[in-house]
Amino acid sequence: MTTVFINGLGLIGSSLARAIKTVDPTIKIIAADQDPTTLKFALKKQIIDQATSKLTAAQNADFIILATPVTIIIETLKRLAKLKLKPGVIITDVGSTKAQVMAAAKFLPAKTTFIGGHPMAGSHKSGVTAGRTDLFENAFYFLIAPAVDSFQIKRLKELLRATKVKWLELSAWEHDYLVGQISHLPHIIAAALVNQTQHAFDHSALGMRMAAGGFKSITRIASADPQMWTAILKTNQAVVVRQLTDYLQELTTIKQQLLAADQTAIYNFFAAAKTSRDQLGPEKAGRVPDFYDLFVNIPDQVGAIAQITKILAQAKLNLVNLHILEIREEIDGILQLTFMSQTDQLQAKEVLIANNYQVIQRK
Ligand SMILES: NC(=O)c1ccc[n+]([C@@H]2O[C@H](COP(=O)([O-])OP(=O)(O)OC[C@H]3O[C@@H](n4cnc5c(N)ncnc54)[C@H](O)[C@@H]3O)[C@@H](O)[C@H]2O)c1
Ligand SMILES: O=C(O)C(=O)C[C@]1(C(=O)O)C=C[C@@H](O)C=C1
Repeated sequence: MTTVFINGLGLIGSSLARAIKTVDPTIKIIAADQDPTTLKFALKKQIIDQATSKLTAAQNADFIILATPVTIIIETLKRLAKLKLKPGVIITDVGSTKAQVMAAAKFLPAKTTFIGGHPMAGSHKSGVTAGRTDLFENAFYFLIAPAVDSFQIKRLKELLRATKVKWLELSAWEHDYLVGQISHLPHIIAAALVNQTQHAFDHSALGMRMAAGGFKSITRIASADPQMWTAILKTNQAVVVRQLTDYLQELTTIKQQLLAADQTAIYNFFAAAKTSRDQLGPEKAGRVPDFYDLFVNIPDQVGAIAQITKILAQAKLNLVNLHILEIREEIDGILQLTFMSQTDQLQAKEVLIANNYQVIQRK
């Protein structure tokens, strides 16, 4: 029997677990996570077969998948290096940066194989409840496997077959440069724009809430998990600093053109971007999975959130994510509820309105 050990069962770890069970339900999945409710949820939903708090449970595994924030992946590799692992075991990770991960993997015991991995798909939602089998469909899945036997690479691809990804091998440095520009820098830009907009509207009653499609499309990823992004930037610092410098130069240039009212230069700025962006084509690969949100006004009272989750549980509606937005003293807050399907979203809306809540649906 094949045994898979997963450390970190959030969005990515649990999506891989779901995909592995689709390929072969008899594969035994043991998972560790610092959050006990994550493990409880995964056991209940049969995403995994066994939960553990001990890394030593990895010792009997045929595959070890590391799916925590990238700084924790690096620490875990150092701890795995001190364990007696099963000969022939394949260890892989899903971290968003690769050079420091590959360096830490050099100390793993002999007779183990490390293949660095990074599915180039995901979401701004996090946690086990947001995981899904089809999260990676048609997306690129980067592998860093210098001098790894092709048979071992084939074994890993076979295990993750149900993800339906497009595999691409490259070096750790190529990888970090590539994703620095197309993923890490955009996350900084989105967060900076949201922060600057928030400051700009500090004294305005309207402001950001009035934003339409433009602001929302460029800033969706500013909702991503800050812990994950702090870890990513820590491990790709030098690359991203260079790319950020180039980006700032681009902004300085357009600012000067604006100041000079140089219509031709401004036109060329937008025209060049349009030509490049149009070549990206429809967002089939690496698309953003659909999630369905509701926004509920909640009073500033103890137990107000528990009341809502109780109503949803009684209606047997599963929440993917729950976020508290704008709770300020003596002012009603807004609760963002996220559902996996439109059916759940509409049922939740109905049941909450029936319970006298004000509900806004944005999709
Ligand atoms: N979210 C994305 O879009 C995306 C896409 C590709 C790769 N990644 C990478 O995948 C990894 C996981 O990201 P995610 O989106 O699944 O995040 P997540 O927050 O959904 O999941 C991380 C999980 O790790 C657990 N965890 C944190 N510290 C731990 C520790 N010390 N020991 C055990 N468990 C611990 C958390 O409880 C959580 O369940 C990160 O390295 C990230 O860079 C993320
Ligand atoms: O779609 C999103 O929300 C993502 O941010 C996914 C995204 C990205 O495209 O930047 C984020 C980090 C990962 O390492 C890979 C993919």
